[in-house]
Amino acid sequence: MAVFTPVPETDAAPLFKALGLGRLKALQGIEGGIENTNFFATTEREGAEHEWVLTLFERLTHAQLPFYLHLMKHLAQRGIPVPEPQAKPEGMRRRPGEDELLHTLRGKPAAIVNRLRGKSVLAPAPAHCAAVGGMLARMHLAGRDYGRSQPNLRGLPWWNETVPVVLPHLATGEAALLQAELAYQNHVAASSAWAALPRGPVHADLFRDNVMFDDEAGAPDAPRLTGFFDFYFAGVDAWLFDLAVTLNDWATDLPTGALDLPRARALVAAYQAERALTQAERDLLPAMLRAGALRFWLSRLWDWHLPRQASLLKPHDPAHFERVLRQRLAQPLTMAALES
Ligand SMILES: Nc1ncnc2c1ncn2[C@@H]1O[C@H](COP(=O)(O)OP(=O)(O)OP(=O)(O)O)[C@@H](O)[C@H]1O
Ligand SMILES: N[C@@H](CCO)C(=O)O
Repeated sequence: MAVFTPVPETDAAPLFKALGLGRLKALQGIEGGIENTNFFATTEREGAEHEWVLTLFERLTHAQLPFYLHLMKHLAQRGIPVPEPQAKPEGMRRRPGEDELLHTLRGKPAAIVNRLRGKSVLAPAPAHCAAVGGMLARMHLAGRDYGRSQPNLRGLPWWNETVPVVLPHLATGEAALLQAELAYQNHVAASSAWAALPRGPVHADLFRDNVMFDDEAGAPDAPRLTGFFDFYFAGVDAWLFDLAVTLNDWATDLPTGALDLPRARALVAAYQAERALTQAERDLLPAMLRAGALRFWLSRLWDWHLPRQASLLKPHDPAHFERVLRQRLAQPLTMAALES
């Protein structure tokens, strides 16, 4: 379990009460996450039980967090199924720099959101990929009128900064690939096609474990997606980058890193049913699939070689995304292949 900051119930209960969420009955650390400290919480209000997720942010600051929290609220208000951050009531005292959706617990920035129903689907079928692709496009469109802006903090500037930090830990072949790919992505980012990509708030981490399905409620060929969550890598970036990150997880064969064409086709077709890709996006799909692989290879290398303290932390395997990158280089996925 990655509980970086333990929180006794006696510390959390006053916050739930102050937000009008009821009396705290249970608080349980959540296994699995590697970025933040998360707890499932149960409260009782007016005779009914309510389920929440309490997050303490370990790396993000009070200044960075309002972008994510207000984005979730904005999307929730437009019918996209995402957890909705709970606000302080009018008049509740705020610490300096605190936003109405952002709280402080054990000295850390904290948020409380509703717990989504359902489970993550870790072996998705094309029908799950279609549900994710369609909702991703709807989410991009719903974000167009979001008023706040913050760059993707794990974008190109972070890659340029972090590659030199991990290089001393790598074997020669890995180091050469990482440097070559970084050079290629800097070249792509200087192109007119890249400048023409439509942009907006993106999730940027929409992996299988950040989506919920209520499979029992849906028909086998129409699974019911109950939510996207973990928006704490979101930022304003190219919509195509988000689609590429999503494809690299949902439509990838995990043992080999190769793309699974039926799942990729289902995901992109459902995305395009909501929003057709522009010519620049169609042209840059192979490059953005490489960018998405580089992004997560690099963050995993960083977590692996420069780990932080946690009660019990299992860093993700960086070699998976090295394989994904090598596959995207060896077999670029073109729109022609997806639409044939
Ligand atoms: N709103 C929510 N509703 C239901 N379950 C949630 C919610 N938020 C988090 N969880 C559960 O908590 C687990 C860990 O959360 P999350 O993935 O956000 O961790 P993290 O450390 O912030 O991120 P990461 O996935 O980047 O490691 C999830 O896998 C999920 O089971
Ligand atoms: N989705 C990321 C973890 C951070 O959210 C990964 O698989 O490396």
